[in-house]
Amino acid sequence: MPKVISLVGARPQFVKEAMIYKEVRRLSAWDHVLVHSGQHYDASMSGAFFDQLSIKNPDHSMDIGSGSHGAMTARALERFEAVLLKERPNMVLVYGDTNTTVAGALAASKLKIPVAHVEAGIRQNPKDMPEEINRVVTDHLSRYLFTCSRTAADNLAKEGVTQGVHNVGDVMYDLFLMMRSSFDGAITEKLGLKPNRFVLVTLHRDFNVDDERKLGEILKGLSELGKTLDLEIVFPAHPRTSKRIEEFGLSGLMDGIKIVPPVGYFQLMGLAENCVFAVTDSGGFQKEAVFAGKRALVIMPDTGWRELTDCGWNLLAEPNSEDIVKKGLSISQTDGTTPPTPYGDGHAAEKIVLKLKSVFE
Ligand SMILES: CC(=O)N[C@H]1[C@@H](OP(=O)(O)OP(=O)(O)OC[C@H]2O[C@@H](n3ccc(=O)[nH]c3=O)[C@H](O)[C@@H]2O)O[C@H](CO)[C@@H](O)[C@@H]1O
Repeated sequence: MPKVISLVGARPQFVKEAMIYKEVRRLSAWDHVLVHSGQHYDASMSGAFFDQLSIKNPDHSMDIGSGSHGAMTARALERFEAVLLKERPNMVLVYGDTNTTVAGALAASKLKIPVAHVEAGIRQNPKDMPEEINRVVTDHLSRYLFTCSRTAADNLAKEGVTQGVHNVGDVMYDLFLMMRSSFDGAITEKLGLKPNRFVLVTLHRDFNVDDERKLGEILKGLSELGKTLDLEIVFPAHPRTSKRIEEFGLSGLMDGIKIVPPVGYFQLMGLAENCVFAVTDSGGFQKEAVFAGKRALVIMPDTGWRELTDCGWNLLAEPNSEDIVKKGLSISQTDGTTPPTPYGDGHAAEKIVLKLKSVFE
């Protein structure tokens, strides 16, 4: 049986792995060796996802932990190379755009092991953001590129990448449809919130949260927005963001903002289904909010998911309080349009696994 190594390390990758692994098992496709880089290590950022989504225990844990980009990527590169030399897989699967992704693609391609990239072709400004660098490098090292939408496939074509590109849809959409009946709506009341009376916020991008002035402006904008709309603001905060709020002494700006620890997949989706709208700088969650039928105010200069902003469903906002209040007011209006659904038919993971399985036949 062929052997495929699947490399994960950060929250959004656990979600994608869960769906791929379900299909690998269902289709008895290959010997699936799971490697966890350890980029995310807190129980709420890692273990909770493995438990909830029935992901197999990692066969190798590389414990790279946190650090500078160079240090993290270098640790992952060196340790993953050792795993590859030991396991000698027929292929390596990487997901998304994290430091784990790029290290995996680099280690494998240097050993001439074919790389398959799930969520290929996403492009956004600024071009020097860490995730964009990781995406471009990973795509150009990959032999199989699985895109979520036509836009992503077109982005690759503009860079001359057309071989091995398969536009299959989004595995996160598959997972959402499959798990929807299990979402934990009860968390809403457990957090003291009323359905349809709150805004759901997530923030973790370095360019938003590592800058004291910008983070302060965002919090000020959210607090004002909540008061203006008479809605609560609930904010499951990434550890990086909580650390910065404390370090910069910004807790005084949190009036009306309920900060809670990071929540698991079923809880975040339960909250998404019950919120009025979302505010986020997460690549994954700006889509998941839309899957749940909600609009998202995206605090970024640009987005890789332009299908959702080009049609006016999601809006981009600048990291300043006026723009957040202005765009937040606009997004709170329901205008009777239905959410866009550009991410496939719920069978992306099946298509990926069948395609790769056929390579080994
Ligand atoms: C460059 C990169 O890979 N970025 C990805 C990473 O960003 P993310 O912001 O999580 O990036 P890191 O993995 O570098 O973590 C940032 C900081 O968060 C703290 N920390 C992180 C993990 C943890 O379990 N505990 C903890 O305390 C550490 O202080 C760390 O330095 O994951 C996000 C999902 O969450 C993805 O959207 C980002 O694309």
